[in-house]
Amino acid sequence: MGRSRAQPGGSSQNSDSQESNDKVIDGLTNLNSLMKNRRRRDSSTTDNTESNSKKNKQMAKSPLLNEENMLKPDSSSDSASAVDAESDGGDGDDLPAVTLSELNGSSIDHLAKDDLLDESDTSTSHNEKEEANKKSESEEEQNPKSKRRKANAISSDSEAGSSRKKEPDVKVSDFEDSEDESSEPAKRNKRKKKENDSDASAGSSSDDGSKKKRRRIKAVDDSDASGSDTENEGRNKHGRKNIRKVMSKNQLEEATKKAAREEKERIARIAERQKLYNNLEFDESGKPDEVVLEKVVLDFDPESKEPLIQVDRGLVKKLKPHQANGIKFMWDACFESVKRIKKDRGSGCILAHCMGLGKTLQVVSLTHTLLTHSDLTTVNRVLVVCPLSTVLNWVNEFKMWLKHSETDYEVDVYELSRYKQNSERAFQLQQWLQHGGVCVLGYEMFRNLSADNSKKFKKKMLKNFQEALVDPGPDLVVCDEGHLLKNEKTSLSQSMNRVRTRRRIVLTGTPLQNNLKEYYCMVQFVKPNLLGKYNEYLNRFVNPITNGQYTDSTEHDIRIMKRRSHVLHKMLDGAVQRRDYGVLAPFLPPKHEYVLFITLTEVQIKLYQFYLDNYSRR
Ligand SMILES: Nc1ncnc2c1ncn2[C@@H]1O[C@H](COP(=O)(O)OP(=O)(O)OP(=O)(O)O)[C@@H](O)[C@H]1O
Repeated sequence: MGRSRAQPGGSSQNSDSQESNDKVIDGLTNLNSLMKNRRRRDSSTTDNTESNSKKNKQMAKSPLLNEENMLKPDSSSDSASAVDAESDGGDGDDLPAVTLSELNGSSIDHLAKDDLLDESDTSTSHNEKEEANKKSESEEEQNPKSKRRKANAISSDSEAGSSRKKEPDVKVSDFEDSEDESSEPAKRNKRKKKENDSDASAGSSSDDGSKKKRRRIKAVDDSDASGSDTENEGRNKHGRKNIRKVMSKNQLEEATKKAAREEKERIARIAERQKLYNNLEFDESGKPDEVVLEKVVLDFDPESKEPLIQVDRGLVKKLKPHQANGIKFMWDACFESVKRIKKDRGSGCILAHCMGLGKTLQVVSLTHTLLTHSDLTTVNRVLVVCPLSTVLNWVNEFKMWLKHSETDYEVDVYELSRYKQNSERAFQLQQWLQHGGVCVLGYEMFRNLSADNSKKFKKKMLKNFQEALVDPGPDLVVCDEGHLLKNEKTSLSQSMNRVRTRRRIVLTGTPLQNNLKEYYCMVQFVKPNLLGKYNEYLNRFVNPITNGQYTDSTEHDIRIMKRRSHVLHKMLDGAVQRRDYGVLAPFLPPKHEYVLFITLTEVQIKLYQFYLDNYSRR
């Protein structure tokens, strides 16, 4: 018996990737699952109510469960957001400040006492201390258990003291940890801590030094708060916060408003042109025999409707409809029209097509078109920056596709990684600067050569590199695997941002793969200020979208999250083009599954019988 399978379409994969992409780009989590989670949580809360009520009787002063929830939830990402925001110089208090303000008075008292333990110790008079010590000693004599607890408490206090000294900055997350100890405080925790300690670490007691103290306490509280570990994990990692109100348009920085206005106007202009010349968009869903691309016009004369700039016909024959649309999209985003090229510095875009959809061919075609019409486009130099491992692939793709071009024009492709000496590289770049063409560079090499303060190069060489790569630099820059530019603070992002041209294309097969914050850096590179300052972005998008995705998000949170996702999506419509494998479906043969039944041969029957007789379970 055998089974053969042909899986050309991989449609399920398509839908999966689409789904996950959608989830991320829109920030829209599956609401059903959210509701289910919440219901599960609610029911578990009610299940636990009885046992909790017993506990509550014993712990009259323990904080309300929902207050704990508000304090605990800082998942790593959230605390990261707070830290990021702080380091960004302002809105760091966005999320947690409000959370802390939700504390009740007793909790704050407790926090203050706990976290400023050293100070309160020093401020207490010696007599008072002695009195307190005596009192506790007599209590201990009466109650040996409490003595043990006290011993633990002392050791952990001193640990805490030392760790506090090592970390002078008191973070919000530290407060949250402390809040977990609130009210019925230390005693319960320390009791639990002791229990946990016994099975928590495989290391020796001396290994459990002051550094690990906070983590242990957190673990204690997790297990303490409700029934199952998984629930606790969920609750700790996910928890809504009382975030600040989304700022209104008027509150935004001038630069942000300007960028949004310009983008809106640009999109309106493109739509207007689209109406004038209908043949600009290609149907991506039609069958291959229906979809015959004859020409891909990027710009035309509005009066005569004659094409001004169009892709080489030889290349057009090779393009799939989504690729033709991708080329048009990149043109619109970076150049818009011949008329606009003279007026402004242009802008950039993100081509977020899934892996293997042929982004390289799209860039090759666009580059060829720009260079062959350089009198109109003013583009002479195109720089492709990519991971070192794909440099040769880029060079080969340029050679392979440009063979099909019908235009009598040779595009020079410069590839620097084959030159080992900086002097040779400088010479090649000088050639490229003067004669134009395409230069393909690895990210690392770009970063090294474009550094303006490098002491490795002589003055003249440094100037050469600066002129070729930064200012005036290329007329168009393409960043392959652009999700590598996910952090504005990395030296790579900083050096890429120094390139003078605003005509920047980011290629990525995995947009928004990680989180909204990484997305910011890519968008900032291609459309500076469109998302505003980082603090604005946090307030307007990251915080509300994140807040609507927790298990305890309210209806209101979810509503806001959806709205903000929609706004973000719309805002980036003209700057990001996404395509998944679905665009190739019409070009792939239909999927067939065959199941073939084959009888065993005589030898196989004997072997099988032998197996059954001797080895299978009787
Ligand atoms: N229109 C086309 N017709 C035939 N082959 C194509 C076409 N477009 C691209 N290809 C081929 O498909 C393969 C994948 O293309 P390419 O490497 O450009 O994808 P990609 O989107 O850049 O993927 P990645 O995200 O991995 O870089 C290449 O071998 C390329 O030559």
